[in-house]
Amino acid sequence: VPVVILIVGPATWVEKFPEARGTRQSPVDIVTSRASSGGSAPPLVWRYSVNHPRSVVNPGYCWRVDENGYDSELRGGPLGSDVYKLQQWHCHWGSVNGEGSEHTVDGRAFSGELHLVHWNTSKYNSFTEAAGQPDGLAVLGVLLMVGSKHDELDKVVRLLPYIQHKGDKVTFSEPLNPANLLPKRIAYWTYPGSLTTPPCTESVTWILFKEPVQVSAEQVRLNLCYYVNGKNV
Ligand SMILES: NS(=O)(=O)c1ccc(-n2ccn(-c3ccc(F)cc3F)c2=O)cc1
Ligand SMILES: [Zn+2]
Repeated sequence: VPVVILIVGPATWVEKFPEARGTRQSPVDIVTSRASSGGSAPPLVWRYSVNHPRSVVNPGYCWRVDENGYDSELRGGPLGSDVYKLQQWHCHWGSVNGEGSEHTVDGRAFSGELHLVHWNTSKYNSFTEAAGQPDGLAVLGVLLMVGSKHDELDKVVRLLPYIQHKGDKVTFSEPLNPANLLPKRIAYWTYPGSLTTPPCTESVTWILFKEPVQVSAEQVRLNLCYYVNGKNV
């Protein structure tokens, strides 16, 4: 019986998204021995709005929190003199524990990875415009490992039962500070890369924190569970 192999993963993305064939595609494996030291880069600085309504959406993979245009700022580090604004943040989980992150460090994967997606408001007028420019986006990446429960993240995880299907959305106004999603030590690796999923546009300055953040096994299970139901893996 002829075996039909249906390839739906990254290997087919190049057909519809030519950017995926590019020279600065993400994610990558961070080979720590080959990373150069930060030299005299200025400190990375961020400020986020806490008390505004946010929406949690099931985009068909994992979940995404939209910042709904409220003010925020990310500047410094590798971002030159431009100021970036938080547009949305979302997560990537694996189908089994211990292999959900997109980036790997010396070949090691983590249980999940949080992405805070910012766009360059100094040079562009909208997220859509910035998303197509080489210096348009900056994404803070946070590696997630199983450990103690993450209280800030739990404000989203506890809403997942209400967005079990693609397209579902729930709005909440509980105060939440995205800065609390970041690790205590803010050492990071940075490199010019791309969106890790279609349209794979090469418009992202990646800033991946070295220190993983802990989430509980139950929080991973909940994500996997709704990730499976929501994305219908
Ligand atoms: N995982 S990640 O690299 O952080 C990542 C991967 C893909 C996206 N993404 C997918 C579609 N878009 C998008 C949505 C609206 C738009 F106007 C332009 C876009 F590129 C987007 O930003 C956003 C972030
Ligand atoms: Zn992402």
